[in-house]
Amino acid sequence: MSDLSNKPCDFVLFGTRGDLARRKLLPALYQLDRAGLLHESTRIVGIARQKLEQDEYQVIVKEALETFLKEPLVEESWNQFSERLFYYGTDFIDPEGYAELASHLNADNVMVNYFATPPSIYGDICRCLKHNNLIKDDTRVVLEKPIGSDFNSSQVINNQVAEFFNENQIYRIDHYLGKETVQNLIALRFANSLFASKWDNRTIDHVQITVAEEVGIEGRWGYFDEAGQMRDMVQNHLLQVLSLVAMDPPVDLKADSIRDEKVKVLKSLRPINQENVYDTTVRGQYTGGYLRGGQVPGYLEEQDANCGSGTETFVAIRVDIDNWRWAGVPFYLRTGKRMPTKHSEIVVHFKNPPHNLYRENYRQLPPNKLTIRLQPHEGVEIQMMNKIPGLDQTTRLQTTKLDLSFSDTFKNERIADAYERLLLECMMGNQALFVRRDEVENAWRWCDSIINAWSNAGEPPKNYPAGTWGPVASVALITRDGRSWEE
Ligand SMILES: NC(=O)C1=CN([C@@H]2O[C@H](COP(=O)(O)OP(=O)(O)OC[C@H]3O[C@@H](n4cnc5c(N)ncnc54)[C@H](OP(=O)(O)O)[C@@H]3O)[C@@H](O)[C@H]2O)C=CC1
Ligand SMILES: O=C1O[C@H](COP(=O)(O)O)[C@@H](O)[C@H](O)[C@H]1O
Repeated sequence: MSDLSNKPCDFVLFGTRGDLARRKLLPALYQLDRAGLLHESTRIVGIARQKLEQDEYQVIVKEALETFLKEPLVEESWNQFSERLFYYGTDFIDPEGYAELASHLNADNVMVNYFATPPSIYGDICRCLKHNNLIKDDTRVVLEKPIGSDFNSSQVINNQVAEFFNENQIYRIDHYLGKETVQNLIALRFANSLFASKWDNRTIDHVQITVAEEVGIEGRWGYFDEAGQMRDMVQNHLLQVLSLVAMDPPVDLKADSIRDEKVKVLKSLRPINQENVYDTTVRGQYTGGYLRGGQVPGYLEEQDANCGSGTETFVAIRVDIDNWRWAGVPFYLRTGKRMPTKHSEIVVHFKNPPHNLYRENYRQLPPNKLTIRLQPHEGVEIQMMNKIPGLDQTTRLQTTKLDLSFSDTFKNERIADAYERLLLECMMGNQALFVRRDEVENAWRWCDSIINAWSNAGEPPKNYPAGTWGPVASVALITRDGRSWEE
């Protein structure tokens, strides 16, 4: 562990009563404490609008843990965790409201401010912290996604925060970077010589990245209808995963070395605009359908829905990366809500061998495929051809799989939630799993061009019934290149 890791923190959780804090952040902090990963003097200071007594806050946190932990709350661990909890009530945008916050903090601790609030008030919170002399050189700020809704609005938010914090104090969350299998991508690529020399257009035919969600809008209509799947998932999670798959080897594992390489990929994405948007993208919206045997409503019938909405809940894109390594290798991205199952994976399709020795019996050999299963059933799988044992004169071949399932291979290891990893990293002061400002901006620039092309075209999204893999047009997107989606 680095020196920073040993420093105690005051983890100040703005929006502690909100959905994200209750569902993800407080359970993650509890798990870190249980695992002995929080410094003994680290404290958690929850902030929200209401005035609450400390014991009332403890009841609220306990209730959140009981509701959202995936396993029963352990009383002994709770007792230890609850000792770390403090509460402070104020309106976040009232500078005078922070007057007594300092008395809840330990001047020797590193202050980590987590903004689980609407991004529109990030700047105000920073200003209030400054007004109350609460920002020191080692103070950190953690920003939740989305950082804006386009390049310009992201600039506004980033500028507001940058007035008070340097880039090395800013931790922009993309929770996909905290997922065990996403981190394993780096290990898989750079700790195995097997892939190092095979990771380019000489050997790879194309790559598919699918993030299929079973959930719909889950009561978040107000937010989602403004965002759509492009801003909610592609601009951040899918482009982050794509960057890690496509980047060149970083010189080391330091935060900026990795982020420099990711930015180069984002800068190399071929622009999609009015001229090529129809050939390279499909946007869809779910209608009513069936999932797991039950009927589910369409997007326009969801709670709080505006029945005229043209927001997309599904996106498929053919992405071309215009650089030396990936020229001629398309990356097909696909993500949608209300798909048949929650299922995220990266599939790397290798080219066929240059010459088919088995052509008399096998007109075409199935290609080798490397599948990295992000969730669920995390693991890595390689599809290859093998001879079926036997004395036949004709060699019979069969597609077989080398299957490394994380839960079977690492039986005694618990797969931590992404937020546990990310909260730990920001308390340790390691920015490698956080998104740098230029990554956010380059991702927005590329997405803005697609969103503008869609908006200029003025076409509604194509329908797909809930419980299916998206609109028929998304199949056409890939089949016209002579390829097909993994299913
Ligand atoms: N929920 C999720 O799964 C995800 C959320 N995010 C992002 O995380 C952030 C928080 O989301 P979420 O938890 O869902 O939002 P919520 O609306 O559930 O929570 C936001 C919290 O901030 C508080 N708040 C807002 N303004 C003020 C203010 N002026 N003074 C004091 N308190 C204030 C709210 O208090 P009050 O209740 O009193 O209004 C509320 O408790 C957002 O940026 C969101 O986009 C990102 C990924 C996933
Ligand atoms: O950030 C978000 O991610 C979730 C999907 O996350 P996962 O870890 O369950 O794959 C998505 O449902 C949500 O709309 C989005 O805001």
